[in-house]
Amino acid sequence: MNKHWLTHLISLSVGVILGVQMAWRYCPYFSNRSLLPSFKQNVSLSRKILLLVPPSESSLSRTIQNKDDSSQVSDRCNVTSNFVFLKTHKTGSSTLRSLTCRFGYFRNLSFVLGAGGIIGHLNQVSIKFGKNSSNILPPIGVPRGNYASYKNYNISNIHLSFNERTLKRIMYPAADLKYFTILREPSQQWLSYFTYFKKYKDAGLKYDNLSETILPYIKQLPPGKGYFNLQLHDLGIKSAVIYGSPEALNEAIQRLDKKLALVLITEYFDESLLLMKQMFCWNFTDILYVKKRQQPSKVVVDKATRKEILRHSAPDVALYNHFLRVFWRKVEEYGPTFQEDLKTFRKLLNETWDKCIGKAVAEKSPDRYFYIENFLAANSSTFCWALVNSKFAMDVEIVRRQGKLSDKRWKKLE
Ligand SMILES: Nc1ncnc2c1ncn2[C@@H]1O[C@H](COP(=O)(O)OS(=O)(=O)O)[C@@H](OP(=O)(O)O)[C@H]1O
Repeated sequence: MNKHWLTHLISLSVGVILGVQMAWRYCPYFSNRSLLPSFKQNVSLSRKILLLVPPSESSLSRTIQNKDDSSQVSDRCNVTSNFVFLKTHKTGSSTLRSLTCRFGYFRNLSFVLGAGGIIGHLNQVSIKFGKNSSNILPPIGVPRGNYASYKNYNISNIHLSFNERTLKRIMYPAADLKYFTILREPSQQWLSYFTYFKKYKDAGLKYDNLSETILPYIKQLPPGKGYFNLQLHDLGIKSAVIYGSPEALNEAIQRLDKKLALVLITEYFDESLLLMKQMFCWNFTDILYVKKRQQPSKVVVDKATRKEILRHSAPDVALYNHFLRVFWRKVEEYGPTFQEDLKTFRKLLNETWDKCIGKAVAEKSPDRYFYIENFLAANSSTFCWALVNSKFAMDVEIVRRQGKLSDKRWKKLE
């Protein structure tokens, strides 16, 4: 080949590469993710763009160059679009759930959702479905009652009893289907549960002086009573194992370790999301969040009370400590840009807050409990609408597109 031809060939290849990169960055057909931050359509328009067919794995799990985030340089990876988020109680799980809902909502993915109850939450119920019955909603595009087609769900992110066999049967059989969860320091998790769900009332205690009355109350509780170790319960570990031998508990934790691709830690929420972003090949926009279910005031306890809560929570402490070690190992493995990425992410979070949030007030939720509800700023984008997800607005849409057209209880939320 002479020199002239070689020069021609090189300029042609450079042209093709540049062309593909331009198409990737600017053409929505190639990448809907680059559109998200500038979404300016209103909600009714977003309803119209919903496809009625679950997307195939190949159209979702493609190799991309993560170039839409300026801080991210040519990271070649496969986007994770099929996952099971094992929702734990009072760990920041609603915040995490909301961002996974947003991810699936904009990509027309199908969610495992309860057919009864409010916005598809299954209250720690096992999924049941046979030839002629089911307690979950169909995936997108499948008529209700066509039980044989209740499969190929992309996302599960509700409270459910972790039964891997059932989940395997209904989830899209993606090779990279990921399981993940979130854990919180057990004394904080317990306090949040005890106060938010008003469990102190069952104990005959009053909210006003809980700081002093919790200690004598829990001191006299026998093991297994008092809503301790719920994080293990939420991950499907039976009481016999939780309160059995340390060896059996340790084995259960090791099994979870093998199953779970990632365990986020509430105390390091932003750091955890960076790990998730990297592992799932998501971008910064995908992990933006607004805090959910934050109680307007917190009950503060002294050292002795905290110690007693932790004594009752010994199995959850073992679980938490194990995954906290795993978390720090993963932070080390992330690479040298971790701190810089964290700074970038927090800056984006602040900017997004300013753009999307109009006001925040503490109010009673439709399900009777009390937490801070954020409301959408005027004239904000569809992206903001999904991010703020005020009064479950996006959840309602997700449930609606999976065939639940009317239900008195959640209609009240609209
Ligand atoms: N991003 C982030 N970082 C740290 N903490 C957070 C975050 N998001 C939510 N929260 C706190 O998590 C508590 C709510 O947990 P859940 O959403 O899991 O509650 S629920 O089980 O769905 O009702 C609740 O804790 P308490 O306020 O102590 O009750 C929230 O304040």
